[in-house]
Amino acid sequence: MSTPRGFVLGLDLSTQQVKAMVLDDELVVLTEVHVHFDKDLPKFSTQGGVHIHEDKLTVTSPVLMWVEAIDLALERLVQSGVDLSQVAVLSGSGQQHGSVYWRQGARKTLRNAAASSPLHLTLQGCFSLDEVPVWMDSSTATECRQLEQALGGAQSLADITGSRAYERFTGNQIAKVYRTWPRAYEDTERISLVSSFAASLFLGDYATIDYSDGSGMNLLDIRKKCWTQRCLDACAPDLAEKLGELVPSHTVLGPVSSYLVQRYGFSPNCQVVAFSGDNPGSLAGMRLQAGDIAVSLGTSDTVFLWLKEPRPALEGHVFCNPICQEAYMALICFKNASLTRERVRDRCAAGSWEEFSRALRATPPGNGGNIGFYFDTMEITPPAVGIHRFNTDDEKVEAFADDVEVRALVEGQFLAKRVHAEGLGYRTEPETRILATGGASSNKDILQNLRYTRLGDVPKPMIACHT
Ligand SMILES: Nc1ncnc2c1ncn2[C@@H]1O[C@H](COP(=O)(O)OP(=O)(O)O)[C@@H](O)[C@H]1O
Ligand SMILES: O=C(CO)[C@@H](O)[C@H](O)COP(=O)(O)O
Repeated sequence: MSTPRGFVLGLDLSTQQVKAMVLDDELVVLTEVHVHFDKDLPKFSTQGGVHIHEDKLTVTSPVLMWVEAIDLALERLVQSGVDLSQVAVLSGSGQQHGSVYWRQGARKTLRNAAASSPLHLTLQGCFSLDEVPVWMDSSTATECRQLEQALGGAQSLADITGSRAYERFTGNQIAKVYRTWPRAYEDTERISLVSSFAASLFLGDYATIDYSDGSGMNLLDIRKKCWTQRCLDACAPDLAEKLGELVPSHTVLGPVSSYLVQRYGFSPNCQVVAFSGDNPGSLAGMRLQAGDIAVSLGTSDTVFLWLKEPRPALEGHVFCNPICQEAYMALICFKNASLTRERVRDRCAAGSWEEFSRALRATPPGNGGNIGFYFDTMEITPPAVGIHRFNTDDEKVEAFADDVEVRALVEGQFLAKRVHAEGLGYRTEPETRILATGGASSNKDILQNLRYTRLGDVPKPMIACHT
């Protein structure tokens, strides 16, 4: 058996795409491929990787689309010429909070997947739900109130799990699945997060949920690092058994599946490390240190930082830290982010990021006193909806000139990050680094506004960009 040379494969199963990257043993990127759900797998008819249902609250993705996308990403890696037999270790991340429901008997099928057939065909009958809830879903208000009530109130729930009940958090989603489709729930032998689901496809067996992504479920005791029985009981029966064990985020789960070895030429010695949520993954990948603040500008916008002591509040989240078991991470999430920027780009900047950037450069910081709040859909932080524009005299107006609209959107989004972060006690010091990641962080003119509307009152925090 040959020993692989030490390449590393990293994957991200996020809202709009799968990204895969191979690095050599000195962490030089050898190749990178993307599979964009809407463009590369049009038969699933997603928009932005999701299906928004008629009630405008329910948001799902087809689970087999994710399986097919991962196979396609691996095929593209092989086509790029990279030698997958040299990959010594692989790991990855997934959009947080989404859940996958494996039907009774699915484990056996997964373990025995034949290399002659792509995984999405083998796993066709393996899911008790074809369409699964993702982080954009906000249809579980009833379940949230029930969970908070069962735990003695929103703050009591937050004190244990790091967050009050949030609609997108997995425990509330599972409670809705149980209430709406009790037979499908009964027929489920394992519930995965998107991250542990993706890891399972590489492991050829059910992968365990890690502490950090598990913190986004309203079920895990973030201090004791175990499931909270009272939360499980309030959501659905036999839940502990369907969720399985929990592990630290850097746990080596075992070697890759024989499917991967035979179909793509992986070494049977290649090890799978637990996958985590995309934000915990960014904290690890950006090598965030205590005192740094990270801003992720992906489909969602998030602000997060390394935390020594958990102090859960009624706004924002505290997750277990993916790197250090004694530490935590604080996070605030904004739903109206890249997709809202794209909408305004299409209406006010001829559908071009260059034109969007030009509009930012053509307008002064502060936007001449014009300000706007753009919540196309119900926001997470704060829970608000609608477009609200105010002119220099603080009067509500219906519209702005195109360039003013572009700046009002970006400044409004960044000011909201600052206001809510400061509300939670985040402060910047002169040496604070603000690190940006996610798709929109490639846009320097957008990042420039992160500087103007910086998260504190220091003259020049350092802003670095990791895309
Ligand atoms: N030059 C750019 N300027 C602003 N936004 C951009 C630019 N390029 C890509 N984006 C945004 O990045 C988003 C995707 O970010 P990404 O982090 O890959 O998302 P996700 O991981 O959630 O799928 C797109 O929706 C797009 O709006
Ligand atoms: O809900 C959250 C964090 O709590 C989101 O940040 C999701 O994790 C989606 O991530 P992206 O696809 O936008 O990166």
